Amino acid sequence: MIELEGVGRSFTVRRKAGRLRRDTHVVHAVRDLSFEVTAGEFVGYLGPNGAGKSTTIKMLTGILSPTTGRIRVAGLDPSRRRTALARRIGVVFGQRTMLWWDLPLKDSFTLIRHLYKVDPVRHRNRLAELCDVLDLGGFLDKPVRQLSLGQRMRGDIAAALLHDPAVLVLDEPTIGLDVVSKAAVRGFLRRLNAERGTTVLLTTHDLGDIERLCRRVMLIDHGSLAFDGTVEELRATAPDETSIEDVVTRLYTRAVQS
Ligand SMILES: Nc1ncnc2c1ncn2[C@@H]1O[C@H](COP(=O)(O)OP(=O)(O)OP(=O)(O)O)[C@@H](O)[C@H]1O
Repeated sequence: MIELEGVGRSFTVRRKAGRLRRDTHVVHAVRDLSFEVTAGEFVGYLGPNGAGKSTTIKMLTGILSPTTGRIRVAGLDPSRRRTALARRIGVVFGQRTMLWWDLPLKDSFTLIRHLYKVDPVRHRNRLAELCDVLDLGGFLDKPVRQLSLGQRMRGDIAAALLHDPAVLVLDEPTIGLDVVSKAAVRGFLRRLNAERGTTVLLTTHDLGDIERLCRRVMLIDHGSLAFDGTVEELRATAPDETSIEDVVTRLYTRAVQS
């Protein structure tokens, strides 16, 4: 479902090098990254700040094109087939909303139906299902700006899934949520993957998300893959550590030192 082969992405940045002088400097955000995610997998994508996670996600969704290498998502080249890919992929950015701020939540859903040209009956059924499992009924008529973070996040997740995508990419979907809201979002994602077979790639700094949801974990650091395996294999990298936080801290520290 997701394939990356030797993918790199660099940015040329101009910076001040004196009172008038500027020099250019190349940042290698992602370098020689290769991995595959097969249909139905639930994969955690971890890495310290600045490791290259968001850059990877932007390339997977076609927002950025890679400088080198080849990417396929649902069989499509994301940067060249962005419109076709939009029908197969759902994306949630925890720190941003794709909903219309001043409109009632339900109006955002109607706009999304038109954007994706979803058949009205299919849309109605899917929306009813999502409202039920994500418990959206109580605030469908509220403008998005009046929603709490937990309500807004559930709205964003529903919006990403209204067109029933085969792949869901989530960038920190539980950031800032209280324990009850986190549990609701996690429970929903687990069922989505188990019951509908939706492939999920989850970026998070919350290791509770990883432990509770992901069978496989990839860890990126300095733009390269530093670990790819199961959660058990991740724990086995530091068997004397008791918590997953300590295991991951060790891996991050090792990656920084190497
Ligand atoms: N548009 C850009 N121009 C220049 N440098 C960039 C740009 N986007 C990202 N970078 C750099 O690329 C590197 C990777 O950034 P990226 O946002 O992918 O990291 P991240 O793993 O998502 O970090 P975080 O966990 O803090 O969100 C960083 O050094 C960042 O400063």
